[in-house]
Amino acid sequence: MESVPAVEIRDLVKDFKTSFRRAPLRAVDRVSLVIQPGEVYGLIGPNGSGKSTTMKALLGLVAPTSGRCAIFGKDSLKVDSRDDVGFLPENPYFYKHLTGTETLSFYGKLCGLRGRILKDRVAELLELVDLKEARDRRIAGYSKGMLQRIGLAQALVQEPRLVILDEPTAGVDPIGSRQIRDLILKLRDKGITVFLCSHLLEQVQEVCDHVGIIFRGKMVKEGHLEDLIAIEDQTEIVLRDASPELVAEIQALVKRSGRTEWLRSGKPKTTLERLFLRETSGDEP
Ligand SMILES: Nc1ncnc2c1ncn2[C@@H]1O[C@H](COP(=O)(O)OP(=O)(O)OP(=O)(O)O)[C@@H](O)[C@H]1O
Repeated sequence: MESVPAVEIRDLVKDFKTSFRRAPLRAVDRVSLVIQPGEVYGLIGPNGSGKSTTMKALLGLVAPTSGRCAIFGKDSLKVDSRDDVGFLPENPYFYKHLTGTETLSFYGKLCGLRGRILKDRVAELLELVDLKEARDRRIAGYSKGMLQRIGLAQALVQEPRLVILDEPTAGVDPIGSRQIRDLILKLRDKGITVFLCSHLLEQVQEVCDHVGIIFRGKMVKEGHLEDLIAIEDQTEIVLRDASPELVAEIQALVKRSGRTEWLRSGKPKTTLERLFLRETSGDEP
């Protein structure tokens, strides 16, 4: 039996009214994507390309102009679609006077947790995001990386099956970014579906199974990461302990075939960064 997708976005269009223009601004233009349970999906695109708006429509925070979004089969416009979702917004806001423990307890209570269960969950999350040592410090003194990690812990408080992360590493240094990357991998190991958008293409390449490139509101490329970065007309052969004689022999065989060109030995792959730049360098349609 086919499982219900964790995320299903069909022909999503979102127009914003602007007082400066007669025509509304089309922030998202017929975007469709499906994320299966347990996948890590990365939505990438330049500033203003519609990533956050897509995520907000999925969360029911903005109403689509047309099209539909669903989470585990439940329409995003219905409140119960959010039962299984944790969200880390691009600029999370926290009460600065609360400590890490108090912050997570606050969000835990909002999700209906109480007593021992709440205490254990807060301790477990502080451990997961590596903030155990800083648990009694006020949020006001947290670094950007620590704030993003407490934000991630907040998103996980109700044990969601889907986590939506809008720029989880924005403003975080490379070490902090790596910690967040490792956390995303831990979530994947636990079978949690992750939908993230990021500008850190290398990180997206490291953690995501599927990638979508959005440009001026349109999905311009979408698919399995390995397929997207493979070069169609080339074949990679990886040998272990090949002697120079063997390599020369293979090279001679290739030459004799007449039709095949020996390009080089190595890894003929493009990078997600190059793919991203190619797909987003077009002129106004
Ligand atoms: N509430 C709004 N009212 C009017 N226009 C909006 C609103 N929210 C977003 N937009 C516009 O919609 C377009 C897409 O914005 P969005 O925030 O979705 O892009 P993004 O890809 O997330 O960008 P960034 O990477 O900078 O966060 C932009 O042109 C933005 O100015």
